[in-house]
Amino acid sequence: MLNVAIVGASGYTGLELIRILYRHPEVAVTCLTSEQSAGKRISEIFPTLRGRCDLVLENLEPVRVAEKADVIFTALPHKAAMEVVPTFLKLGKQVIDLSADYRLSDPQTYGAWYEPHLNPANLKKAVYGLPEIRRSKIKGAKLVANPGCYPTSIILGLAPLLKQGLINPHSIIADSASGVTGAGRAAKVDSLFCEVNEGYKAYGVGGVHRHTPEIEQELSLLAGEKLMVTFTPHLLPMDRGILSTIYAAPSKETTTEALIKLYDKFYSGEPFVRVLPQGSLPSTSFVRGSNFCDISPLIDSRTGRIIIVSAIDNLGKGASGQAVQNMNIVCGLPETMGLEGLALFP
Ligand SMILES: NC(=O)C1=CN([C@@H]2O[C@H](COP(=O)(O)OP(=O)(O)OC[C@H]3O[C@@H](n4cnc5c(N)ncnc54)[C@H](OP(=O)(O)O)[C@@H]3O)[C@@H](O)[C@H]2O)C=CC1
Ligand SMILES: CC(=O)N[C@@H](CCC(=O)OP(=O)(O)O)C(=O)O
Repeated sequence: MLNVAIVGASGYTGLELIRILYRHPEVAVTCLTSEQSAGKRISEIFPTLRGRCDLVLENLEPVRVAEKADVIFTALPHKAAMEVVPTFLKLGKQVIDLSADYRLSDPQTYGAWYEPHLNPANLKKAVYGLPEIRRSKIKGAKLVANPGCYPTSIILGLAPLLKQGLINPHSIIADSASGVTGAGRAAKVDSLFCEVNEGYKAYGVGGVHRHTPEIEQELSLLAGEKLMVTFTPHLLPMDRGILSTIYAAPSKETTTEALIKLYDKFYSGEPFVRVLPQGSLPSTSFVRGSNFCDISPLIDSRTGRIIIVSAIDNLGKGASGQAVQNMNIVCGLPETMGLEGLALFP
């Protein structure tokens, strides 16, 4: 049995981790932390947990947290994560970090898009935790940098094409739309009901969203050359889910049938990627509450462009589901343990 701590348990990804881990047969959740609600029961913050998980939230004291856990999920805002992760690692704990702090391998790039990195030494230890492209490295990792939600949907959507050199890597455009839980649970005007309800808007337009360097880092590795993407995030008036529509120019003529065949082969054996049959398209509603990424590649027969549509739950494959998948890999457990059936029984 693994003793697991969730640091930042009173946030949305924290709640989703609790929801998943309480069904996990090899996990005991032993410690939950919160900044503002320490001393309260988690079930006071999230009444859905009443009678299922009534642990008292603790202050984030890294040494005390580490005493109670073998594996620690850090579900904190960026910067707050890298303030505590070094202590967890020093104490020999396995860390799955859901924040952006260890995703960019180059501290200068992190500094340019976020702020100066506080812990560049541990960047070398971190493995980017997208199992479908990095499984063997994740196996031995002490620190897993769980990918961002938008990057997960875009990288999985493009990996087969870039690996096979089937698109011009400099032609990629990705439009992604997210539910509002993607912005976290902390109160902000932009997340208020009246600000988001019945509206649909783009934000971070013009290459300024902080997921851009993360997407470019991983796609460049897949392509074997440095590339840039045009990435535009959008906010959807719904609570959870991400749909990405991605466009690229093919490097040679192809068909929708051939693309589906390629994706089927690339993702064969992958438990959480579903390549949809021709004529079907992904929807956030089909992956809601699950760890699935649904993908449809196709050809726009008029322009010849390739279009890939992918859907995930931002709190599932985009965060906590993927984090548990990574924990399973790191700890030598069956990769799907605790994650199967989530969509059917949310
Ligand atoms: N939401 C999503 O869809 C995704 C989120 N992520 C990333 O995962 C991380 C967590 O996200 P999310 O759950 O949405 O965020 P929330 O804002 O919902 O929750 C953040 C949690 O961290 C705690 N916290 C905040 N600041 C501090 C601090 N300085 N010290 C200690 N604890 C602190 C909060 O406590 P309190 O409640 O008391 O304020 C809360 O428990 C973030 O880095 C986010 O970017 C990654 C992929 C998707
Ligand atoms: C809808 C929304 O606001 N989404 C967030 C990204 C989601 C996320 O949590 O990103 P990180 O894991 O990299 O922090 C945003 O655009 O900043």
